[in-house]
Amino acid sequence: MRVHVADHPLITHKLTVLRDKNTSSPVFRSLTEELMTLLAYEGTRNVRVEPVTIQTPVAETQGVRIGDPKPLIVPILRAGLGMLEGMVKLVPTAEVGFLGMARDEETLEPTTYAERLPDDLSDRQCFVLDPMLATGGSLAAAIEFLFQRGAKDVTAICILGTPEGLEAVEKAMAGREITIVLGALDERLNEHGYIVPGLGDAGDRLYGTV
Ligand SMILES: O=P(O)(O)OC[C@H]1O[C@H](OP(=O)(O)OP(=O)(O)O)[C@H](O)[C@@H]1O
Ligand SMILES: O=c1cc[nH]c(=O)[nH]1
Ligand SMILES: [Mg+2]
Repeated sequence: MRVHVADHPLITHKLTVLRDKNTSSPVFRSLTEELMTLLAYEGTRNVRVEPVTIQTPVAETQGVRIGDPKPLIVPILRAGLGMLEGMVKLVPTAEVGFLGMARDEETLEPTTYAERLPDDLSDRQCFVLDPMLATGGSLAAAIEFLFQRGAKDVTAICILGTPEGLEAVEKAMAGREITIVLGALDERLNEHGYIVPGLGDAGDRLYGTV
């Protein structure tokens, strides 16, 4: 499992405001989107491209373009939805699939309540978006879902992660290769399964406590 933790003052600056409990929901939403755009730069480092020849006003030259099959972006509802626009802005030709997952507050076990994904993911590059990698249960279940559909190339982009969560995901992957990009690796999980220092409940801060 490859793990990349972003190390950039602009990301740390935006994360600091995101973590602040006094940050309002509208600001939280726009910061989540901006952070996603910054993390997408690292997360798409290995996005598949194909060569293309174009004509500049001066000469013919070679470049690349994101071709087919299109990358598949998979936000994990709810909180991952807050990252979607930031990613789509950078990769506008990507397709978007959805996984709805909720963690039981007591057992911390995730359940999947919605799914809208292609049946065959064997030739797709998949980019899973979820701001929080806490116990790792939700991300591991989401990636397992993609593997069951044949995915072989999976990158997860998360805003915050924990050492415990990374370890759990690595164990669940059982040697299968994935990449995880994090905005920051936080200290630990608390006894309620929350990331410390973290930012609280990302879904609630984005969308309220429905
Ligand atoms: O690593 P884990 O311990 O599994 O926790 C992380 C999960 O918890 C949050 O979702 P939540 O279940 O709160 O759903 P929500 O996005 O609807 O708020 C978060 O967005 C992750 O999906
Ligand atoms: O700290 C946490 C842990 C799980 N989910 C969240 O939204 N926040
Ligand atoms: Mg939540």
